[in-house]
Amino acid sequence: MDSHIKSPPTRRLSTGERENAIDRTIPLFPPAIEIDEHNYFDNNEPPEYLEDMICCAQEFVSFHENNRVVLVTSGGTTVPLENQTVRFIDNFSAGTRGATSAEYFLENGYAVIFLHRQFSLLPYSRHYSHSTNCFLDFMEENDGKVLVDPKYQQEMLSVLRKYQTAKDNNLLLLLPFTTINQYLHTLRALSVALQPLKSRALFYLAAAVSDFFVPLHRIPEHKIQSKAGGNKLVMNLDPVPKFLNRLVDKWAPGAMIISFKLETDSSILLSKAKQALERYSHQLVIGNLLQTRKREVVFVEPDAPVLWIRLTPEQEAAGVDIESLIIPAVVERHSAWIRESDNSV
Ligand SMILES: CC(C)(COP(=O)(O)O)[C@@H](O)C(=O)NCCC(=O)N[C@@H](CSSC[C@H](N)C(=O)O)C(=O)O
Repeated sequence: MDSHIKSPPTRRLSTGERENAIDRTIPLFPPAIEIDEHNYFDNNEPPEYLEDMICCAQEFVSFHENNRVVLVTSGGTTVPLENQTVRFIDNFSAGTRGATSAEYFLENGYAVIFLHRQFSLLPYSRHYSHSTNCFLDFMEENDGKVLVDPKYQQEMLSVLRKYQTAKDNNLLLLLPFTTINQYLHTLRALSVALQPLKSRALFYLAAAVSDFFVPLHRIPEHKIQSKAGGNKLVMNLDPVPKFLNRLVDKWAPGAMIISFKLETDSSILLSKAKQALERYSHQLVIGNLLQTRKREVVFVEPDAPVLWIRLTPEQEAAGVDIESLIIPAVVERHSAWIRESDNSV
């Protein structure tokens, strides 16, 4: 057996077959009605760990009371179909955008609260994860010891030093979520914890957030049974409350808020991003297409022309992170936001 048989190149396995897609432009689906925040939070309990988690966040915020702190959300939220969850609806996100952005915020002097989908990519360790770029491929045995292959020393040393600097200076707080309910309760509680920072707080909402969910009072306790001979599973999902306008209007007064708009149809990306900005009146929507998200994004902001940020073919070939272009542009806007807020006091 040839031990050098290569595994096939990693490719995204979750691409659908275009010809099988249904056309959702046909109005077969009634528009979801919006349920309000109180109705949601009053009827869907917070995670039991929330208080402890918020204590850590409050300590982190007071430690950084004179710094800029960014809350980066990353990864996809799940919608459990059973309380003893066997099946769930997931939102696509590997966590690359959030984890990479967090590294560049740290390099730009921010303290980072990283609210992430549990087991999704993390800042720094994303370079050598268990699957892509497996860390074991960078090691070798020598005289009974495990060593880093000399070819990768410099690169790994650079990542290790940045990771240790962030840890040693208490600059990175990692907080996990899995379900949409955990995400919403944690986001609301963290927003309140960040209020003392006023304009120096920045929200960078890169998580892929569910739009529909099964409310607690309708979720079955145990695994849904499939009967011999087959039975349909008809799901009745409620819309997730439009939490973004609560964040802007109430939870995070004074903070700068950036959301991401994810589309797969390029013909609606700009209009949907502009619609989100008009609907929530926050400061910036970063639009991106699933297919090209690693090489281009578009900034949609009030009173300014749209701004495309793209990697050149050379940058793409050299493995440049598009976040190395996105984050400085975000920092520039956050600096202006802080100046305007200070001048308006
Ligand atoms: C998820 C990705 C594409 C990154 O991918 P990975 O690098 O693989 O992690 C991210 O860039 C992104 O667009 N994130 C935002 C995706 C998203 O769900 N955005 C929501 C807006 S925020 S959720 C807000 C809620 N729907 C509401 O209206 O209140 C949307 O497009 O609708």
